[in-house]
Amino acid sequence: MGDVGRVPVGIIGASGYGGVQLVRLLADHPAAEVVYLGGDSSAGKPFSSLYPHLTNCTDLTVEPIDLDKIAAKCEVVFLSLPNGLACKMAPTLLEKGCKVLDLSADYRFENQETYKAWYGGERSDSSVAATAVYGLPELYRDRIKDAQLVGCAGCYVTASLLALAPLLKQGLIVPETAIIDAKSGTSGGGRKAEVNLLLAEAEGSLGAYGVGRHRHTPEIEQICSDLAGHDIKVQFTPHLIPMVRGILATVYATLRDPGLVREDLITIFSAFYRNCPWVKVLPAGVYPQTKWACGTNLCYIGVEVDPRTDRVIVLSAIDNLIKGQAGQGIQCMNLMMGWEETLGLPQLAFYP
Ligand SMILES: NC(=O)C1=CN([C@@H]2O[C@H](COP(=O)(O)OP(=O)(O)OC[C@H]3O[C@@H](n4cnc5c(N)ncnc54)[C@H](OP(=O)(O)O)[C@@H]3O)[C@@H](O)[C@H]2O)C=CC1
Ligand SMILES: CC(=O)N[C@@H](CCC(=O)OP(=O)(O)O)C(=O)O
Repeated sequence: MGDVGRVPVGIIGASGYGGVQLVRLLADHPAAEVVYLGGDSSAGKPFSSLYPHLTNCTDLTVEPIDLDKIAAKCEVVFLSLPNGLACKMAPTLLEKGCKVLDLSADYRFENQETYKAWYGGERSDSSVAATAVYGLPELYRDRIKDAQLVGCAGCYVTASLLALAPLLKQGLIVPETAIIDAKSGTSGGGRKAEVNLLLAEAEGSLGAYGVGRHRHTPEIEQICSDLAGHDIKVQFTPHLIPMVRGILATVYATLRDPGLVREDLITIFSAFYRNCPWVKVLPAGVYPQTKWACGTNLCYIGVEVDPRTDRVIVLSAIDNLIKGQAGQGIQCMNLMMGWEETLGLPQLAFYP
């Protein structure tokens, strides 16, 4: 068990980018204590041998996955694994009473057929999946509070949805006109070796991928449809940008009321996010930069209107590894545990 009063937490997939961010952030969390680290190829290694600069955060060794043991030790378990693994582990952990936060796509979809169509693989956990709550606190805070299983929102999806939500919820745009042009740093691809993520391949270059078919598209559409109240399709194009961390999503859509000016929309966005400590709506004429969010759980949003085209342009910047992944998970955990949503999460950027 953890310290008296501190909730014992486990992280499966501790060696990866999501896992290491969780270890680092939870070291400063006043109400949670990491008591278990799990993995596959890193099992048997002290975490400090994988990340020597985090020696002061934990003296734990990464262990092979033993779900009974994890459930006996931990009240909360984070799964930070490649897609298709959480769905094999979560049912046992939930049955044994753990609260589970999955950072992969396994528990993000309401319709399992959609998951299968985009991610493949056979699933035998449909009754468990039906209990999962979508982990984007700004939109589903009350449901997350009561959840035992949360499928945390994806990184591109978080940036895109926070830009679109006020517009869709209040019927301000023609939903089908929404176009999302998003750029991500290379850490979005995880820590595994991949040729396109090598410095020699990514540096000095900018390109799109997954054009017209990226698997974040159905996730964005699921939540946009929920907000709009009917099924809609959006256009989403991701790009790999030669930097390590950060996502900038630039979202375009046609306004229903061409009379709206940017000051109106900034007022509407500010009101929509007034109780959301991790969203900062910027003043008129200020547009976000990824480095402002880097190392923080913040999403910065800038809003503009082009009166020539009657389009609204919303820019949204996050750190993909924090608000897009580990920080979002901790924000959700805070809600599930009845703690302040801001507990243990960083607000100050690494840069400049
Ligand atoms: N990177 C990002 O920006 C974001 C990622 N995500 C999602 O979060 C999840 C984790 O991503 P990320 O941290 O980038 O991934 P990484 O590739 O960096 O890490 C993957 C982790 O999974 C572990 N793992 C792999 N196979 C197994 C297994 N069979 N049993 C136990 N552990 C296993 C690895 O452990 P070991 O080293 O021991 O083999 C490693 O710790 C993914 O689903 C990703 O889509 C979500 C939002 C943003
Ligand atoms: C640069 C890069 O490769 N990015 C990844 C981000 C995906 C990711 O990690 O997915 P989730 O947020 O859905 O978990 C990609 O495009 O697949």
